[in-house]
Amino acid sequence: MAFASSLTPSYSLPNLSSMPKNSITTLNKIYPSSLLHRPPIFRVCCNSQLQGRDSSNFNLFASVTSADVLLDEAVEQVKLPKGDTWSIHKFGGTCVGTSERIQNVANIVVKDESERKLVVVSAMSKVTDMMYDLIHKAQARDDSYVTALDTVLEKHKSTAIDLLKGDDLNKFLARLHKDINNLKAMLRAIYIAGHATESFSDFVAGHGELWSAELLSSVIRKSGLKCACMDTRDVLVVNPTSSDQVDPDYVESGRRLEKWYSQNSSDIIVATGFIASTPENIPTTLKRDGSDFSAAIMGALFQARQVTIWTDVDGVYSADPRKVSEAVVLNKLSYQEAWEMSYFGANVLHPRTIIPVMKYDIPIVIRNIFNLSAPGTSICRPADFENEDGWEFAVKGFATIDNLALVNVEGTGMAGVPGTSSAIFGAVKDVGANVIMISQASSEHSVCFAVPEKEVKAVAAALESRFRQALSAGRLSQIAVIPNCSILAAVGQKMASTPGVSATLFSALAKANINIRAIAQGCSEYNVTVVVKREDCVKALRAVHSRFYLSRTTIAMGIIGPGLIGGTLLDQLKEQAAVLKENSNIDLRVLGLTGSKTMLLSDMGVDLSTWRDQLEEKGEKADMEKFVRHVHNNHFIPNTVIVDCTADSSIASHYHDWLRRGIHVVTPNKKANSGPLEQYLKLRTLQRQSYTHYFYEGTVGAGLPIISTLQGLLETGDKILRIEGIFSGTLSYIFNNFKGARAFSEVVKEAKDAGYTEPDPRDDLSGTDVARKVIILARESGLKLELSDIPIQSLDIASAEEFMEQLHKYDQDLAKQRQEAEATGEVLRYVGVVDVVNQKGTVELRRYKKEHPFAQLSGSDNIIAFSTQRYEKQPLIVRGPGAGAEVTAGGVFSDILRLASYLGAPS
Ligand SMILES: NC(=O)C1=CN([C@@H]2O[C@H](COP(=O)(O)OP(=O)(O)OC[C@H]3O[C@@H](n4cnc5c(N)ncnc54)[C@H](OP(=O)(O)O)[C@@H]3O)[C@@H](O)[C@H]2O)C=CC1
Ligand SMILES: N[C@@H](CC=O)C(=O)O
Ligand code: NA
Repeated sequence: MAFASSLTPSYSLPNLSSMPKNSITTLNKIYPSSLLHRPPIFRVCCNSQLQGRDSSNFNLFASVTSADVLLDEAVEQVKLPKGDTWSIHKFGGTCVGTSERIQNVANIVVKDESERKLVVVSAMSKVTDMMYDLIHKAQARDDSYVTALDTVLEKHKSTAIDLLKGDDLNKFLARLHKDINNLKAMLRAIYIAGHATESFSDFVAGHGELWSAELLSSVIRKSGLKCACMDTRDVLVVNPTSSDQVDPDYVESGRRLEKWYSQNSSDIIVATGFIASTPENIPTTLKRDGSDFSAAIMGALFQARQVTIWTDVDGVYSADPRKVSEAVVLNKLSYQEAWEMSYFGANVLHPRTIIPVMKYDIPIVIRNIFNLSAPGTSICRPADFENEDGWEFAVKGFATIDNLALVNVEGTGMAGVPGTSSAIFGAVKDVGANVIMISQASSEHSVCFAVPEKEVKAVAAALESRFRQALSAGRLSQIAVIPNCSILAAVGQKMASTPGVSATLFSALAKANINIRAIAQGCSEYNVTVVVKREDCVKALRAVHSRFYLSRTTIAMGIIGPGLIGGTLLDQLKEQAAVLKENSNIDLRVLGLTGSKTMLLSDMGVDLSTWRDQLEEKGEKADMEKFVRHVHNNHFIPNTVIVDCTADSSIASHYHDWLRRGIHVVTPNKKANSGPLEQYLKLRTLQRQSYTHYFYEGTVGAGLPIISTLQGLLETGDKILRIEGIFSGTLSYIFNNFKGARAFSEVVKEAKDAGYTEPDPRDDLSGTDVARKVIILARESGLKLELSDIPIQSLDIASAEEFMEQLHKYDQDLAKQRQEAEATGEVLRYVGVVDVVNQKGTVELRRYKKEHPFAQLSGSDNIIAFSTQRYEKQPLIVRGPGAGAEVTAGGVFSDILRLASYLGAPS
């Protein structure tokens, strides 16, 4: 099995034997026991999970595992009111960016009903950058640092004036002025020296947190509550390990916290985020995402009930909402899932932030300060949501990484040769490239891996040079580079134990016609990774996201022919769209509609209440290729259907190409299925071989279930003997109403006005329309007939209009035929027959006794009798209106919903 990992050898894996005695027990607390059954594999898992684009994570992780023991010790030693009583909040810079926002934060803290609260606060937004800018200016001997410092002073002064009064205000301003004077002196020293050490910079920068913490605690005190303000440099002790990493000294921090608390005991504490001290009491910071880390460390030391990280988004999304408009906020995530999502660039916490709280199963809740009604995302231990079953809970989110290239090293000489992988990845390491994913089939004939596109040239060159001899000896057949790739990853802790997740994932991709270049499943099994073409990536993301019910089953629709049937369909869609979305998770979006002259395109979906006006006012020149491209290549919607509501053969000739491109086709147009046999067979063969659907119920009997009934009989093994019936709504209407003194031409006009006729009514009256239906059913039953095999009467009239004008010419002849029939107690009926036994089809005007079922019809009724092996003595009969706008559009609509259910909509 392939595995998702980058074994970039520059990482030193922690040595098991040198770890403290109780490390494995400790690891057990961090990782699910299932992972620890095989500790050596677990080590690879850590690597695959944590490194990659952010390769520093692994080292961080390795160091924290040993620090972990010390955290236990610290927690044990610290004598504080602990446990469920404490609730930790962290507010980032934007949360305290203005005086109103600081007041809002104070209100949130006051409203929290926890017995004890510790609030970690960042500097007001932009202040940390302003502070570092002061240092850069001073270092560069740029005098403007003086005015820049004044801006910092003014910002805090005006905020304080807005928020505080009297003694509180005076106290804060006195401190602010004192700090600013000190900073002035320090910056002057930096200006003279032309240099600032890191600790000097950190000391200057940390003032932002000190002021915001002072401000917030004063505002909280205004409401009459006791609130202490903690300068975390007095408490948090860390050892900087690299330019963006620190290791907390938990034991020393615990000791100092205990001492601080004994002198400042309070049920509400506002603490500075981001800043800390070294063991030598030199000011430092917690580096990237430092305030989150401060909150997590405090959460662990206080053994808090919960750590809430306040931010400006509703929580962790199931996919990047900029790419998937239907992405949803996840309710719960396990720590590991949060980790995976953050690796793939989701806006989740940095892994190190999670470690201290995860150790004690303390939930982290991510909430939006600007939307208090949103419950946020809770990152917690998996046991807290273990009862949620089903694969839709197994996958939590999807993420993508772009700008990758695949490298495929292939050759028969690789199988069973130890050291091949080592040689390959050794060469990759030598050029400093970062391997993001590896996949090797167990036949060992090829290894394929993904690297950033910008590194692939060097990687290929290094491999060619390293394997020159093997290539020339033919032991390796190729080192191939596949550029323009992207990774799509599905993340979820329960994927490992839920059968069918991969199948669902892959079938969603297949249905969206997306080709998978490589697959990897991490042995952590928290993610399944596939490599796809870059241009397919967003479409793939949307397809899988939609498939896992994280968004609705969404279908992009292109409607060709907004005439009688197409227009009625659009109106029916308008009426039903909201109900379908709400009740069945089906989201139908008409991205385009086109007639023969004009078309209307929309990115998000045409407003169906005004489509007629829009087509008239905003319609552009019809262009079929552009239309199809727009509807299909929108990248927003995973499925596309084209609904052909014309009667045009040239439109029907596109179906093959559309199906080939993964576009589903639904139509009431009879031209494709009754056109040239060869083209028909090609189309149906493609349909059977692909995952793309072609539905055409409307072609016979309009909305009546004729095609589906026949297919049902055939698929269940019944043998069709004969299909006989009245297939023309128009002719049925005419003969049902051609009575008494009425003229034939008058009744035909009525049928046309009622919307029963074809766009060209000659097709109906000549019997061609019936012949087409006979051909469609005959072919469906396995007969290889051409339309020309069915003799019909041809009419020698130039245009449909002319035909309608000259209809009265037929009055006399038809009146005579009718009278002859009536004289013998019979009626005239136009019938079609599929004689499967004798392999032929016929259409003709026949006489039936008045008692015959075919003589009992009314309106535009069709009646179709299936004689089969199972229904031999009494045929299976389907009867009902077989033409008309509403019933036909309804039949087409029902095919669209059948497609939606094939695509995964709930039944
Ligand atoms: N009426 C009924 O009861 C039933 C009808 N059907 C079938 O439904 C289909 C539609 O019938 P109906 O709605 O009555 O016909 P209409 O004549 O009312 O509508 C046809 C539509 O197709 C458009 N069209 C024609 N040629 C093209 C082309 N080359 N490219 C783009 N658009 C084109 C026309 O646009 P424009 O006006 O711009 O040319 C018009 O909007 C037919 O195939 C018919 O057999 C099936 C069962 C029952
Ligand atoms: N014109 C047709 C419409 C349905 O296919 C008919 O009259 O039956
Ligand atoms: Na039908």
